[in-house]
Amino acid sequence: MNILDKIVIDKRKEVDLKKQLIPIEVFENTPFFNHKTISLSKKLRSSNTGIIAEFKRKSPSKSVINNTASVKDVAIGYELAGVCGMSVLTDEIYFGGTLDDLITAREHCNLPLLRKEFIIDEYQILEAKAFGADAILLIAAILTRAEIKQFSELAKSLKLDVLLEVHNEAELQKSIMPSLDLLGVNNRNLKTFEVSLETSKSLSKLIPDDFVKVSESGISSIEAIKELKPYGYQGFLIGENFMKTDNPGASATEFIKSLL
Ligand SMILES: O=C(O)c1ccccc1NCC(=O)[C@H](O)[C@H](O)COP(=O)(O)O
Repeated sequence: MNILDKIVIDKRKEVDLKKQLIPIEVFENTPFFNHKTISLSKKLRSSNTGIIAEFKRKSPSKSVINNTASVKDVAIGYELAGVCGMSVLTDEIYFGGTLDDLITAREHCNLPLLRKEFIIDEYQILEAKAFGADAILLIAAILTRAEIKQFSELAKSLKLDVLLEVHNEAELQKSIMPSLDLLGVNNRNLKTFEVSLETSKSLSKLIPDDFVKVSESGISSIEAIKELKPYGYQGFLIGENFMKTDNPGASATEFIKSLL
């Protein structure tokens, strides 16, 4: 069994338990549920840097990355740095994240916020809205086409942007539909952890122009971004490269300065 299979099994248990404890009516009555969302795709279309900076404490591939940075400081720092959006990992078991991280980020910055989660149930999409997200991630490797359609249409009805993540041609072909806003190519194979920017390059030509193209994972240099831009990428999701430093916000500032 690979890591993605394990994550999905644990996620199913987690969501089933939460559904018994917190009915969706609770989400619909939270202060953030009706918040006016900020579109990540629009922000990326009008940006010349395209950085989506992630808050990531640990990961299955790298274990602990940053145990001390506070979400508040990082959200403020990323916004000051001029990033286009912030990705917040909310999975606790494998990434050390929480839904409170999302709320804290919402309270301290006006960036479009992506809930980075392994979404397998509509419940998590309502939860994302209630905790202040502007966009959700759907991972093609763990969903059927019917689920992608159902989940993305629900997200759109809540005015959330949808980033659909793929890692190969089959995942891309099964997923393309009008209810998606952004198409992300993950350079990391989530089953083996192997990382290669060639994945973004080779899949780029198969992504229709209607979607904002995002290259995700393993991006650690300005050169990588310069290499990817000619392939049509307007978004670059960066986690570890910023989070491994003592001051992720300052690190994002330096990165963006060198990019301009
Ligand atoms: O990062 C992992 O090890 C990982 C393992 C299994 C599933 C997902 C995983 N990462 C999620 C991500 O997509 C990344 O956090 C994101 O793209 C940023 O990547 P990086 O810049 O390489 O930290």
